[in-house]
Amino acid sequence: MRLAARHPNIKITALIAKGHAGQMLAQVFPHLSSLDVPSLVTSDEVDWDEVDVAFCGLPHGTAHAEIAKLPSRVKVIDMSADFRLRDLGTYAEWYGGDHGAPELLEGAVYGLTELYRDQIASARLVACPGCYPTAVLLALLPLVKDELILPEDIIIDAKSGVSGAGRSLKQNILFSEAGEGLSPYGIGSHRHVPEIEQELGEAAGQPVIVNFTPHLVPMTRGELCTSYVRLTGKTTVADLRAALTSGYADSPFVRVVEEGVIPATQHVRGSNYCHIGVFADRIPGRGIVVSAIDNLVKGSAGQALQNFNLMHGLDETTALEQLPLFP
Ligand SMILES: NC(=O)C1=CN([C@@H]2O[C@H](COP(=O)(O)OP(=O)(O)OC[C@H]3O[C@@H](n4cnc5c(N)ncnc54)[C@H](OP(=O)(O)O)[C@@H]3O)[C@@H](O)[C@H]2O)C=CC1
Ligand SMILES: CC(=O)N[C@@H](CCC(=O)OP(=O)(O)O)C(=O)O
Repeated sequence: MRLAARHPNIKITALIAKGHAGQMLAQVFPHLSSLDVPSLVTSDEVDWDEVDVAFCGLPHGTAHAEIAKLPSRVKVIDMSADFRLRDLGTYAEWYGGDHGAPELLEGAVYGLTELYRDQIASARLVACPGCYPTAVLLALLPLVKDELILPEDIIIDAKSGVSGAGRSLKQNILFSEAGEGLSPYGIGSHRHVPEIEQELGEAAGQPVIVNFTPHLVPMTRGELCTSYVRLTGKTTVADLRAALTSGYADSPFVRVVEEGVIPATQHVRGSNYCHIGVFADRIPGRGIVVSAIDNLVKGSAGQALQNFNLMHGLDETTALEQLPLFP
């Protein structure tokens, strides 16, 4: 809402909720009280004739059934995981249960903007990537595609702020439990692994297996992924940097930081930017790629808006021009 409110081509015609239905937006999110928008309603109360595009931010496993009910002329930008995995068996394995709208899966486009611009532009349903896959894939895809790193030897150490877990009550994100510690979770089994492997595998033209461990960090926003890679043949770290720089030459939100600069979540906070840094390891033949995003912007809502822009022939930076909030 914060981003969409400043978009010249977006008019909010309906706001759908579940537990908060019946309330005004300003009651649920007081920081948005200056916006003149309709009150929250349930999906049954919406006049869909008034809607051209639905941004869907439902929990995984509930989005597919809700999206299946929408009129087919309504374009959908989904931020859940329900349409990200192209293989139904993989979806069932990682998310449990059958998919509620397999008929829509085939036409869904994976919404990593920088990778699928053309397909997103003409899609009806865009499945925005998870926050970790966004940061990891932006850092590694050009390297895998150009065969600069070995696809079977990738170790990803990832860290996220607590807002990545959403706003509902969960014990592990209570202030007193998350506040002064750092802990891994989903070790060896996080549900973003198949998403990362799906897209890296496409780029490599062969199955890819990654080691991925996320950590919960006591900060509100931000995500940092440190990827340890093995270089192929005579590849150097300078080659990695060159591939990333040229690969993102036309991507306004992906910045390969200057040599010597260390990417940090506070350098992208509140913005749609992804910062990527490339470093040599003292172990010969290995490199380290660090990527930073704001999980709530490039990691979800910002990327959703970037995709909206592409789907409507607009400059992809529209309403996303704000610089990071630092410090
Ligand atoms: N947080 C993050 O960094 C990222 C989140 N995502 C994804 O975005 C989606 C939303 O995440 P987030 O905002 O963090 O999650 P929250 O848990 O904070 O919010 C989920 C929202 O969904 C609403 N909701 C739940 N069920 C229904 C329903 N049946 N009909 C209508 N509304 C419903 C709830 O409304 P109410 O409050 O009224 O009950 C709630 O506002 C998820 O799929 C998440 O995985 C993606 C990338 C990053
Ligand atoms: C800290 C935290 O809990 N993060 C979430 C990732 C949130 C996200 O961006 O991805 P999805 O859209 O797939 O939910 C998690 O690890 O499940």
